[in-house]
Amino acid sequence: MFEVLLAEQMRHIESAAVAEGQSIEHLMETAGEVIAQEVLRLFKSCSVIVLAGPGNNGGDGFVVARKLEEKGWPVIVACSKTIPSKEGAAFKARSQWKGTLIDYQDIHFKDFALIIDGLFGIGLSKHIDDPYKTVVQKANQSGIPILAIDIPSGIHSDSGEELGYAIKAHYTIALQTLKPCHLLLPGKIHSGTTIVKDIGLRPFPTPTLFVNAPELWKKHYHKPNLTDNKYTRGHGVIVGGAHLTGAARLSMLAARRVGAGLITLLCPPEAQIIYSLASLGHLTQTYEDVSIFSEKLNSITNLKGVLIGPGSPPTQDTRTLVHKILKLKMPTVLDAGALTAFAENPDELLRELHENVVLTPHEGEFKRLFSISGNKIQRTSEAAKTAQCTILLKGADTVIATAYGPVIIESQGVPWLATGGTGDILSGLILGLLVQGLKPLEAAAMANWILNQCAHSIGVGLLAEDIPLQIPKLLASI
Ligand SMILES: NC(=O)C1=CN([C@@H]2O[C@H](COP(=O)(O)OP(=O)(O)OC[C@H]3O[C@@H](n4cnc5c(N)ncnc54)[C@H](O)[C@@H]3O)[C@@H](O)[C@H]2O)[C@@H](O)CC1
Ligand SMILES: [K+]
Repeated sequence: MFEVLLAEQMRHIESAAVAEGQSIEHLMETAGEVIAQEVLRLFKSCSVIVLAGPGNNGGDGFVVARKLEEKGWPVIVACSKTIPSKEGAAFKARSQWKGTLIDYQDIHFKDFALIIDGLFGIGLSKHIDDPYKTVVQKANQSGIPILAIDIPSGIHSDSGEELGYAIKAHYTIALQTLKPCHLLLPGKIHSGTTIVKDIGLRPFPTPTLFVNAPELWKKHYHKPNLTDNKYTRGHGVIVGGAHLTGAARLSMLAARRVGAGLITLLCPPEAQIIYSLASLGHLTQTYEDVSIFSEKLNSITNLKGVLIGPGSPPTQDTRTLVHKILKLKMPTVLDAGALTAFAENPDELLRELHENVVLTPHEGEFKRLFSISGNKIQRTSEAAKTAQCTILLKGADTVIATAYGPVIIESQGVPWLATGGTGDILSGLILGLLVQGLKPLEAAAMANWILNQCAHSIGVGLLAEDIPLQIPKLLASI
């Protein structure tokens, strides 16, 4: 249930089912049945218009229409007169529809209380034009609830991009698995509430895309036990700048709350007082000059990971510190200023990254380091391969990718996380989990999940400072 499948992978499992003796007609009948069941669950009996398109998504629409009519619902189907061609499952589904059939242009949307969108599914590959464009526009403007079959029509299944015009659904019933478009913007918004319904296909044998969920990483996270002490829980260093000290202080709180045994703030001497007073249970160390930074870092007992970037200025000194940290080859989080410091010459950073590093750029920071085009999954994956590390590309549709393959997409997306300091909390959480022994991918995914869950429970009005106190009850729930 955590796999997210590309259109090609969906076709693969469909073909495998056919090779095992199932027919497309049977799969379509199942799809129509599960969607009709969801309509019955979500809505009271009402007049329905089904928009049926030229392919199998349209075929599903005809089956849903038949199932709802059998339950006594008033249903009309709208489709193009010329299609589908006189073969295949979609044609069969259409010929089994004995109710009213009209052309798109003859729809009076005000006569209906529910629109079922079966125009296009995973087969849409190019921008939609008329008659589909106009019917999509009118459906969106009607204000009537829309339930999309599999994906909202007009959205590209693999990228979530809008191909000209796209249905804005209230509900989307995803068949068998989620597709990237249910998670990536703008498809995520167009999907409304997405519900996944099994249609009896076997899982894809080698999935590479996953939706973020505790099942992906919780076996790597160990709650403290009686034999633990602060050293076995891991010691992390956060490099704090002389100014903008709030950022590293937020990271420190998050790293400690998520369970790091010890956190030391390593900072220039003039800022030590600020960091010392930030809370009571962390340590501070100073480095007078970048030339003695490595010495100071090496003197820290049982050091298990380093975070640099929150509040760091994008300067030569920051670049020097990053180089010194990367030489240690230890678990490292690079965020904010530690990324922007390399904007002029990204290669200087990229060639030194290694498998224990997590980068946490937002789109702007990402573009300063990588000139990669494509959808968010492609860009994050390619960047992770180029940099040979883990990359968490932030946003309402955060994507986390590794150099070795798996990609995790966040499903939650909490709007009120878009406020100052939440990124510092995230990088602190990742550090806190890395020093406890989680691998970069798992640490990044778990941290992002915690951040979103906390934000969700805090609600509108969230401040970054509110998040750390939410962490204990969340850890207890894992
Ligand atoms: N994969 C599976 O295992 C199953 C898929 N089913 C349904 O089948 C759908 C996929 O069906 P299809 O592959 O037939 O694809 P679609 O129904 O998404 O659409 C493809 C059809 O639209 C046409 N088309 C594509 N882009 C167009 C454009 N811009 N303007 C006009 N016409 C365009 C194509 O020529 C083709 O006729 C799924 O989304 C799902 O709803 C279900 O029937 C059950 C099983
Ligand atoms: K659809």
